[in-house]
Amino acid sequence: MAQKGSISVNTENIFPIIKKFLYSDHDIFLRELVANATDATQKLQKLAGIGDFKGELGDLTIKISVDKDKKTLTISDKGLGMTEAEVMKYINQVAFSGATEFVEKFKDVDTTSIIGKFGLGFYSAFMVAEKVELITKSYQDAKAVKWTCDGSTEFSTEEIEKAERGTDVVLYLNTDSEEFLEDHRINEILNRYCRFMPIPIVFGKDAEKVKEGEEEKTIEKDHVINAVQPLYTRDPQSLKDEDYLNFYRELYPMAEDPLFWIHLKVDYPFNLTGILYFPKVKNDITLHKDKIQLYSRQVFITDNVENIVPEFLRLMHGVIDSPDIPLNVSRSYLQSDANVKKISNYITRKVADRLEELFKSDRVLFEQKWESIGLFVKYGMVTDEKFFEKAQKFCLYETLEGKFFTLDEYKEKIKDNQVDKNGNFTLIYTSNPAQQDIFIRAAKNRGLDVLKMDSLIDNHFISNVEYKFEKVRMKRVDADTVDKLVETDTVLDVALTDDQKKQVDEIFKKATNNDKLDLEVAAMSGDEMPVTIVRPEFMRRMMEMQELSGGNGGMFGFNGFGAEKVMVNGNHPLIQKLLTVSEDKQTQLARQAYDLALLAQGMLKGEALTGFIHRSLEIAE
Ligand SMILES: Nc1ncnc2c1ncn2[C@@H]1O[C@H](COP(=O)(O)OP(=O)(O)OP(=O)(O)O)[C@@H](O)[C@H]1O
Repeated sequence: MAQKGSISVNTENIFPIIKKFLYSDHDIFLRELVANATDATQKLQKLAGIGDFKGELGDLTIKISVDKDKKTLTISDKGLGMTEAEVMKYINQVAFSGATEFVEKFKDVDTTSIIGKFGLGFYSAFMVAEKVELITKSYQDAKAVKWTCDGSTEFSTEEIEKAERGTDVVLYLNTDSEEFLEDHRINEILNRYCRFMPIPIVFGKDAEKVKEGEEEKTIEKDHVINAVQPLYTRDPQSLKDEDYLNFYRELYPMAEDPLFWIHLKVDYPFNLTGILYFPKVKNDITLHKDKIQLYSRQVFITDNVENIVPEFLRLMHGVIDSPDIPLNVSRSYLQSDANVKKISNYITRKVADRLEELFKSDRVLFEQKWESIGLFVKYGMVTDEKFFEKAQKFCLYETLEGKFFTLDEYKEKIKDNQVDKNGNFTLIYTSNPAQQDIFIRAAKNRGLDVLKMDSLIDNHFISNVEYKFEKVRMKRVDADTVDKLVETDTVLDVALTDDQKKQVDEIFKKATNNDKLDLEVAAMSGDEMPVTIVRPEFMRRMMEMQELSGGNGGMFGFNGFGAEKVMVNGNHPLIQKLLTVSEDKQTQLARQAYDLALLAQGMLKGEALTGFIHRSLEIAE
């Protein structure tokens, strides 16, 4: 029975609103329509499964086609179709109420903040079409029906002939949307949103060479867009390493192979599947960030998983699929959603368990990969309390010799030499082995062990270690003179009287032309440098924190190099000699000794460096 009517609307002109509404993301109309086609096909499969549909299922492929002359784009499925009554109900009422609700709910919201911009459904077709026809034939014994709507609130239906069961949605594209007649655009959208949908989708043709006897012929085959059973939906028991690697290469064609992966599968209390990969992480963390793709029932939603996956795991790559993540809410809401919290905790736990398992089962391999793994682990320990608890068991500390220890193992190693007078384990580290070489050698000569802490995250990690573990102190190798790196009660004597110390202080201030020089004439061993520039740990960290937060150290009055202190070795022969030579010679020697200390810290630059070179030549003559 042919019908005309108007869709009952509260808001008169919903279509213009819809059209304008998702302006930035028109592409999703195709995802919505293909998802509807997929649903309709799966519903039919289910009906067949329980015996309610007894006919032939036949080829269930969803076909997308373009007619450039008529300017139409058609999505055809062989799903369960609709009777006329169902069209009235599902298209005019259900779909419409969905669209109205959507617009109502989000009219004041910035749409970019809505994950996946889900929920507009069938009516998203009107974002790109001036007229939509839906031609459908139900699997039940009923006439086929054509529903037409031109983007106003008026629609019409009529009975028509349709040979096959299923639904064709024909979009008459508006002039602004003719880009969707281009094959590459359609391919691009299908590849992005539909590559893992569970029913085969074809668009366009592929040329394939086949042998027929002696002859080679080229035949055209339908181009299938999707893998209907993507790897993450399959049983992990049936998969080999090569399968996981191939899946990764498909997802990230340009990336190096990952280090290892975790296959996630959980049905209760929420549903989630996926594979997360640990990529090889080089120092530039941002390059690796936000590559995880989020799906809902194999439909791509977004690759921005902020607030769903814990911050530090956003370095991982891979796919997560969960129908239980609320998609049409704003991001700030996500944070407080109970399901999302559970999901996030679950992922954290799984990652920690997997790392622990690797650590226990193959420590050698774990150590080999520590450069990359370490970044995740430390990032995780710094930002996530729960992860910290688990990760301390397998977090490794690497010595300069390339040996790896857990904290407990390391404490055992240094317990004789590096426990200070207050019972604190002093962990000495270098953030730049080449630049701090002279300090490292001095430490080693004293039998001290030096850790390598030169990754991006180490600054934060170091503070975290001290904060979380009692009786553990971290000191950079240039934080003090070597005798004082581990604080003891032993006091060395200085060979100078107080007066002489004062004199030395004045000589240096004069030689460096700097009244404010922070200088201490200290008791050090005779075999240490005459002058050493140290950077006290606390002040240096404060300054680094300020730098990180964009300040220039102003409030502490630091210069470009940071908080430093000049330690003059009162027991060094050169310093003692200073007091016995002429004033000119004093200035020359003091300046030279000071510049050597600057040089050892990589701080001698520009004019000062040139001056030093000239002076060295003079002394040599
Ligand atoms: N290709 C199709 N074949 C059969 N029924 C369909 C088809 N497309 C839409 N429908 C019917 O129309 C209804 C409304 O579709 P619409 O896309 O607006 O919402 P939805 O699919 O229910 O939800 P969502 O907002 O998640 O897309 C569907 O629930 C379905 O019953």
